[in-house]
Amino acid sequence: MRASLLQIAVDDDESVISRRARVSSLVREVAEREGSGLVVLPELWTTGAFGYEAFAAEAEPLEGPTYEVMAETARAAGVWLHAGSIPEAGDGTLYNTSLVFSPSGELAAAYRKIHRFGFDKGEAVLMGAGHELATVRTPETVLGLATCYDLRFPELFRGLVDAGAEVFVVPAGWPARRRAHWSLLARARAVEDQVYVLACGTAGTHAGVEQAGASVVVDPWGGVLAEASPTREAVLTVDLDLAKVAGTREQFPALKDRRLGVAAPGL
Ligand SMILES: NC(=O)CC(=O)C(=O)O
Repeated sequence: MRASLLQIAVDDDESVISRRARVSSLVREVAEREGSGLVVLPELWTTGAFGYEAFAAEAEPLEGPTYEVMAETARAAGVWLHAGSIPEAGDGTLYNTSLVFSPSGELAAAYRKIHRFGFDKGEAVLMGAGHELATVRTPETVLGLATCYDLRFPELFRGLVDAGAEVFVVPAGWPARRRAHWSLLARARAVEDQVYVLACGTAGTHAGVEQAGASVVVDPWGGVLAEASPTREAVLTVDLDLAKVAGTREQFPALKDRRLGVAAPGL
């Protein structure tokens, strides 16, 4: 399976409408030029992840303008499109919701970010938490969905592995000051779960926060297959040999040694 990650620049000087149109063209251009079967966009790329006060004004219903444009983009390009996430206005609460479309433009999954970032401010207070894991079965594999801060919570990814995921897709708007954590966590999730990790971040500066860039593709042995510029918009295209997931698990069957029933004394 050939996958392309589009590391989008989210600088403040571009409007949501213009960025949406630009990214739609870019997805189609990349899919055609690279022959990708899966294209991945980052977290909150229409608005930028750090302009928290703008989220309420820029939130859309699930089937709002970004949904419509991205569904049509997936259909026109004939690709599986992980369209990153949008600020979703749903049932009186905002959610950070990722959308995945099939090559016919059907919604394959909507995943509401489970772990909200910011401790007692920002996303953590402005947005609601998702409660359900999400996977997408394609003809080649099973994708497991997570978003940005979720990357710090290994139990979420174990849940995805138990649900059959072989490729974790993690859109993010990660800040540059914690870039070292980003790459390390992406590799850690790949090694411990013996999967591919496609971690697609943003570039540029949004709401005063310099973005980490450095989108990365990691193989099931923890090897970095490709890594993007830390500062610029970029396209990363990789061929995933999906047999390597089962191969790695057979060669080094650590997942079989899990001890799920073990508790601390007194519990
Ligand atoms: N922005 C996020 O969701 C996560 C983040 O910044 C982190 O360091 O974790």
